[in-house]
Amino acid sequence: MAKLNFGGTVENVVTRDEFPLAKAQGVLKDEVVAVIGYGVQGPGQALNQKENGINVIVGQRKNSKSWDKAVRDGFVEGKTLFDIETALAKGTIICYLLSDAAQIAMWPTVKKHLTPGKALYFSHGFGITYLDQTGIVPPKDVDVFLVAPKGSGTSLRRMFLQGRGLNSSYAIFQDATGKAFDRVVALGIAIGSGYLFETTFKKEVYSDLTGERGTLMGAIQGIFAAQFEVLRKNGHSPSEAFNETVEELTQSLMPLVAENGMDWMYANCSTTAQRGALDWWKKFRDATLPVFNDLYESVATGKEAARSIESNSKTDYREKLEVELKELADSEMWQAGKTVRSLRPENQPAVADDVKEASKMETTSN
Ligand SMILES: NC(=O)C1=CN([C@@H]2O[C@H](COP(=O)(O)OP(=O)(O)OC[C@H]3O[C@@H](n4cnc5c(N)ncnc54)[C@H](O)[C@@H]3O)[C@@H](O)[C@H]2O)C=CC1
Ligand SMILES: CC(=O)[C@](C)(O)C(=O)O
Ligand SMILES: [Mg+2]
Ligand SMILES: [Mg+2]
Repeated sequence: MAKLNFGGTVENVVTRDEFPLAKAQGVLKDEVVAVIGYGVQGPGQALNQKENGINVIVGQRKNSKSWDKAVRDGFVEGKTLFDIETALAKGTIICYLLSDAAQIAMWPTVKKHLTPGKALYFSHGFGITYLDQTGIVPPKDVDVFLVAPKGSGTSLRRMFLQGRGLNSSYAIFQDATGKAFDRVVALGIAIGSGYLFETTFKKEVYSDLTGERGTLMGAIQGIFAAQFEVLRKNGHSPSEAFNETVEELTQSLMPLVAENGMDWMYANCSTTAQRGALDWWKKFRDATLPVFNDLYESVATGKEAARSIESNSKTDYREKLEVELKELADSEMWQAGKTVRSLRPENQPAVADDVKEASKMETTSN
């Protein structure tokens, strides 16, 4: 466990130096890790563990798209791929990676198979924290913990294949065996986390629900839409409005923020831009602070959890989500974005070498 200073506060983190993969493999060598659910997190976590030498099996509803995807990914029916209940019986660590709403319906089946000494693993603090709404109360004689990747399961897998890692938080809710810390950190390393920072189930879910409704997904779409609308209303073309709202951010400026922070990005822009941004960022902070306070209050009182459970427990929840996602995709802003993305050089059809050669000759002869 390393102690690092995060802006003046010292926190516990676990890096691959303190807990190398070999140690994680040793901790998990006698375990059967059953990944229940093969949606977004399931594939990333199961495949990364498999390639890290962990004895991992997948439990998924048969005759489903996710089942077919698990087969395509190399999991073999009857060997490493089972229906949910069979996987629950075989698993010594149950990774509960169904959707948060589905975890409620499946809980009575899962609970039956949580025999003494097993472990129940989540990637979100949702089910345990909002137990008054989910009914998820584990037996006292099992370990209960979480590893929450701070990003999409798709990115977890891509970054693993690139030899990189997505950061994750970890928390222990119940340590019945005395092995919960080693088990949870070993799993965090095995799924491909870059480093692990400590949290609690409640802190994880409150911050995660806030983040995904805020800067990570909800608020960012909101400010994109607002700026695009103002530019278009004042006569700017869709391509100019989209470039100035999204494309420049994702292609040029956000990578600079990721590289070395916001001040670094500012310092690599014009002094005209720096003056303006330093004048305006506090106005945007002040305008959005009340919204973020309302958001956090809605998360902390369980209203956001209730909304998610109510809508995502309906049989047609995916169709309903897809209708709203299509509205986003069909909006002028994201339609303009589709064309802008197609113009990126890497998306251009390969220009034939002889055409390139010809244009080069023209240039040199001019
Ligand atoms: N999506 C992500 O990248 C992240 C997800 N998480 C957490 O990981 C867990 C899994 O999330 P996702 O992979 O996004 O879940 P998901 O929404 O993709 O669903 C996972 C699986 O549950 C199955 N499922 C849905 N309803 C079902 C039902 N009624 N009965 C049986 N199976 C059902 C789906 O077929 C799918 O295979 C959740 O707790 C989530 O909060 C954490 C970090 C990021
Ligand atoms: C990808 C992630 O971290 C989210 C946004 O919290 C989620 O998918 O729930
Ligand atoms: Mg998240
Ligand atoms: Mg989330």
